[in-house]
Amino acid sequence: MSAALAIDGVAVQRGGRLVVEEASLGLAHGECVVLAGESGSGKTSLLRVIGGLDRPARGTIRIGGAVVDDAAATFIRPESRGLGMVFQDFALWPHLSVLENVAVVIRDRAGRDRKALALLDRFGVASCAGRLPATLSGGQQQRVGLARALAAAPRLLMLDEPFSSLDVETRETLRTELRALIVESGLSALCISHDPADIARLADRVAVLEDRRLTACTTPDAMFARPATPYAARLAGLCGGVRVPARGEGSDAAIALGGAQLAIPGGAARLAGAAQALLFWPRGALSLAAEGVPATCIGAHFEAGHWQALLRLDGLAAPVPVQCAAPPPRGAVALRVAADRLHLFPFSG
Ligand SMILES: Nc1ncnc2c1ncn2[C@@H]1O[C@H](COP(=O)(O)OP(=O)(O)OP(=O)(O)O)[C@@H](O)[C@H]1O
Repeated sequence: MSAALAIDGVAVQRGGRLVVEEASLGLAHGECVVLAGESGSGKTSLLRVIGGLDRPARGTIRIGGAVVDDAAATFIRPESRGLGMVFQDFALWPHLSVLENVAVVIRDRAGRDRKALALLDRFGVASCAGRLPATLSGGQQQRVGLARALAAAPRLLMLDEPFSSLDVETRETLRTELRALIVESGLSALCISHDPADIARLADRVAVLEDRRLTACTTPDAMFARPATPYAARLAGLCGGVRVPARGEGSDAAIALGGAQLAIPGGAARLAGAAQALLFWPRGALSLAAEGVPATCIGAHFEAGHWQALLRLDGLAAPVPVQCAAPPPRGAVALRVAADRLHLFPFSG
């Protein structure tokens, strides 16, 4: 069966320069892929080209097996691509009521309002049907945005950082509802984001835009367990990014952290001869202990069910946050480091 979306060798130009040099991706029916990248990496530019709002400089885009743009003669207009779009800033028509915003994209005139109302109900905003978008909260507006995106029964849902302008709680709720919708209805979706929570909670697979190239897709857990680059480690939400002196010792790597020497099993190959390493770790790989790497606790705060101590370590410019069960004492503490859980990348300046 043809893929819901296939992009092949796509390059995108903005303002006269290539912002995406090479992007190839296949998205299966019923799959949600998160396209992750830091701000300015070209995510929106690539999404616009898939949506038909801009043309690629080269490459081919297929939706449901049909070529919609080949950077040459073939160009299918955005409204004929069978896409539902959800935008970061909601992009609702301000002069239309909530009901009209959804109803207007339903092609079949018969029962249009009834269908629009059912969709609004699906997203919990049917009671807002007669109101103008400006009178709704951000979360309610995005619920209308989701209802509108589904109103034309799209072949592919495309979401451009859909939750980034919402508060944390609303973001959590909508993320869960969207994931349930995708799983239960078999929708295919492409979502761009730089939020690790979107990657973890929405994605079946994730592709990373780094250095103007789209990396091969991986699963969110593989990206977290084995990030390919420091950039991917940051996007996956791993802690750290600290630079430390390092050297190979046989097959292990020896790193200097806060005045202590640590051996990282099998780390020499990952160091590739570099004299410095960039370290990342999953939350929980560092903990306070009776003995370990000497550190100074400069304060603590409570965060989502646990305490977070801020530690200063010799030689590190940035404080290191460490999760703990109770508020830690200020001053000298010791840090236990699960060296085998550290991710190590060569740092060459
Ligand atoms: N209309 C434009 N004209 C010129 N350059 C542009 C235009 N739009 C975007 N760019 C540039 O293209 C690059 C990619 O921008 P894009 O908006 O695609 O990134 P992004 O990954 O979506 O960023 P964000 O997460 O901040 O939205 C940036 O360097 C940006 O400055």
